[in-house]
Amino acid sequence: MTQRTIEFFWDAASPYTYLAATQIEALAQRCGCSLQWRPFVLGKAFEATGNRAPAQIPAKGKYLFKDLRLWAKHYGVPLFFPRVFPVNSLTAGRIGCALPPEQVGRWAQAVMTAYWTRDADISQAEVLKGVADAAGFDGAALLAAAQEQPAKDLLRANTEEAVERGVFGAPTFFVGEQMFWGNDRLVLLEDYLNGKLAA
Ligand SMILES: N[C@@H](CCC(=O)N[C@@H](CS)C(=O)NCC(=O)O)C(=O)O
Repeated sequence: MTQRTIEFFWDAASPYTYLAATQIEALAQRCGCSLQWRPFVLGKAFEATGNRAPAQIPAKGKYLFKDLRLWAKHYGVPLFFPRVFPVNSLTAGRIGCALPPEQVGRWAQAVMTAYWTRDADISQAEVLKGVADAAGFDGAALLAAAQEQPAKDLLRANTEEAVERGVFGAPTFFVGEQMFWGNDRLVLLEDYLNGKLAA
C-alpha cells in the first residue's frame, strides 16, 4: 500500500498553526503517514475568500487569547503572544519555499518557535538569519534565495492552489482532497487517518 501524505499548509504568523506544528510530526508518525510542509500566505487566502483574521472581531479576539493559552497548557508547550502582531511572514514563507522539501519542516518549526515563544520579530531579515543559523541552516544564503523568483513563485503558487482547494484559514491539512481546518481538528484528522470516520 502506498504511504498516505498529510499536506500541512502553514503560515508562521498564525498562532493556531504554531500549536498544530508542535503536534503534527507525532501525529503523522502515529498514523504512518508522510508529512509535507507547504508554506502559504494566510493573508492572501483571507483576501481571496473574503474571510478575515478572527482577532479583527473584538469578542472573538478576546476569546482567542484565552483559547490559545488553554491549548498551550493542554499540549504542555510554551506560548508567548508576540509584541509585533500581526507580523509580516512573507520572507519566512519564501525561505520555506527556497528549501528542499525534506528541510521545510525544520525551518517551519524553528521560525514559529522563535516567533511564538521568544517574541522574535520574524518580519526582520536579520532576525530570520539568526533563527536560520541557530537551526543549522546558512541564514545568509537562505535570505538571498528567498529574494529569488523561484521562491516567490512557489509561495504564490502554493497560496493559489490552497485557495482553489478550499483553504480559507490556517492551519489547514489535506489528506488527498479531504481538508481539515484548525488545530482543534487534529483529532478528526487522526480519526480519519485511522479509518474511524468512514461513512
Ligand atoms: N478553532 C481553530 C481556530 C483557527 C483559527 O482561528 N485560525 C485563524 C488563523 S490563526 C484563521 O484561519 N481564522 C479564519 C477564520 O476564523 O475563519 C483552531 O483551533 O485552530
